[in-house]
Amino acid sequence: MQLKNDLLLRAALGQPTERTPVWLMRQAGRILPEYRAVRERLSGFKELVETPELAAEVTIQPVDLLDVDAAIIFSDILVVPEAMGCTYEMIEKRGPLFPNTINSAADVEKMRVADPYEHLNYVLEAIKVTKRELNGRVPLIGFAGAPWTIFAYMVEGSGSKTFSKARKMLYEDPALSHQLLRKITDTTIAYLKAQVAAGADLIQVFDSWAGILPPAHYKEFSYPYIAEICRAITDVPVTVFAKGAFFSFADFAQLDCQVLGLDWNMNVADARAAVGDGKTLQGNLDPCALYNNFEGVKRETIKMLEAFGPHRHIANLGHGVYPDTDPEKVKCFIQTVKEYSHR
Ligand SMILES: Cc1c2[nH]c(c1CCC(=O)O)Cc1[nH]c(c(CCC(=O)O)c1C)Cc1[nH]c(c(CCC(=O)O)c1C)Cc1[nH]c(c(C)c1CCC(=O)O)C2
Repeated sequence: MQLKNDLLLRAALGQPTERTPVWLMRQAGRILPEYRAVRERLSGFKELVETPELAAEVTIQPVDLLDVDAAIIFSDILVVPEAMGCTYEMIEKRGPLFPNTINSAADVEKMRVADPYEHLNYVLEAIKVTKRELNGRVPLIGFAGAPWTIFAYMVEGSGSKTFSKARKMLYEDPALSHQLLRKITDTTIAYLKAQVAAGADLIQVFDSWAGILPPAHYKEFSYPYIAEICRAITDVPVTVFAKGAFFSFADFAQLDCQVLGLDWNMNVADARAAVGDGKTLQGNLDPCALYNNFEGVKRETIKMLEAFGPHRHIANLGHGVYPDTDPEKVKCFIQTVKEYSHR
């Protein structure tokens, strides 16, 4: 199927574009009243994630309502630990909770390398339904968490400011940590390949908890597994978004990926200098900039566009959009990118 709008893919590959493409991390979700309406009819978050027709519906909502240049499949990074045998609950207003965490060699032993067609088929179905319904309007982004971020949730058991239990395991038992990271990586590679086979046009890897590791641990326990994932995905562009990993940007230049995501703490010129011209950069407006008045949203968005320049940039926020953001401000961000970057 020929894409009618392929700006995202051309920008990812460093090809010329008429303007800068734009989408938002977490665009499918609570910012939209239309999402909350679907969600309220259901028993919970997981029912939405696990029902392909509904997941497809909320995936397409931001394309219809916000006019973004890409859709991202509605799912969660935590479907991977679940497929491996570590189930999660999504607690209303609090976030994820794993009733059974990974603490010992026996726990790691029990985790399986999941077959995506057996254990994650609902995501693959959601991708197929979404592709059919999008009918080529915009590319569809598939995703997974980076192995370190998934490890952090499996060991910690929930969100945390410090993830000190997960980080403690890296010191106490590095070999066991690598065993678990190995299983997560093997599961993730098979899962992402299956997403591409189902129709995903680009893959994004979220290392949301990159920034809590000391650089030496990042080099040992996160980077090599991300590098392996990048090498394994060959048919579509790959974006690596490692939040807080400014200390690793020189290494990221060596990754076999096309796009690097920047969070809002990153200086754009420094990132560009560290990675060179061979990669596209994505980001990085502070999500809080969207709490501004319309004038302020425009001003901050233009500043961001100026910082990146017109080539090899995909406009986005520096992390997911906050749930209480006014959708009209999100539209203002998107329209400003489209109008200002047009050439
Ligand atoms: C760390 C992480 C998670 N999930 C994800 C990450 C990586 C990105 C990041 O760093 O933000 C990724 C994710 N989660 C969700 C998407 C859907 C697609 C999209 O981006 O629009 C994506 C790409 C849906 C979701 N995932 C979740 C929601 C909210 C649940 C609801 O609808 O009630 C949505 C729409 C729940 C979730 N899922 C997770 C947490 C910590 C929470 C609770 C906090 C929160 O709500 O943001 C784990």
